[in-house]
Amino acid sequence: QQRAQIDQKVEKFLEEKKHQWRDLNVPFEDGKVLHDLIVSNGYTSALEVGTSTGHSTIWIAWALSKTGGKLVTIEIDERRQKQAIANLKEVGLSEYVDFRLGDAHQIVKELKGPIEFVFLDADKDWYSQYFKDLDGTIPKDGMFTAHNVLNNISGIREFMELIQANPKYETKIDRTSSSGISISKKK
Ligand SMILES: C[S@@+](CC[C@H](N)C(=O)[O-])C[C@H]1O[C@@H](n2cnc3c(N)ncnc32)[C@H](O)[C@@H]1O
Repeated sequence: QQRAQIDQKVEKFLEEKKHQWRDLNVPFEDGKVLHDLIVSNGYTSALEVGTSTGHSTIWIAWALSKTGGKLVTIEIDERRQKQAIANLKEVGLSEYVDFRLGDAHQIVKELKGPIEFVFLDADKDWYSQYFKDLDGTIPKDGMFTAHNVLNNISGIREFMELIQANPKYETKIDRTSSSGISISKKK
């Protein structure tokens, strides 16, 4: 498929579905933030924790289709993962995604690096532990991002304190949506 054809198909899908996501999915504008971070930094290896039905997965996979990369995405709920697999197929981006079904608490510990871009969007009270488990897989100039950091949810505060105090990372918060995305770049 030609670049322009892929882009046209993805854009149409994302636009049509914009207000139809019902499974805790990220808002459209946050998906775009993730996409732009990957493209502008040229990342080729990515991990997503919390696929749900695949809205952010599509944005990340679309970015990786431009950089020539691949995404591993983890989901514990089989129904949601099935829908995500169908969505990625429909939009034509399946080849950029490795779907893993199961508990991310275990799966992340088994992953081999380097992972240049991480996006956390699953159980917030495990964010700190995901960071501890994944830190070693992230290379210099790699990025660790997390969703809902502006929300008052258990685990978020602890995670933000942990990563902001880490001298290996420079952290800022994207406030495009009210959820907020923490963006920590490894020095
Ligand atoms: C906020 S939703 C993800 C939304 C998705 N990123 C999107 O934009 O479409 C969080 C997902 O994480 C999953 N989840 C929660 N705990 C998990 C765990 N321990 N391992 C794997 N997935 C988990 C939930 O089943 C849920 O579908």
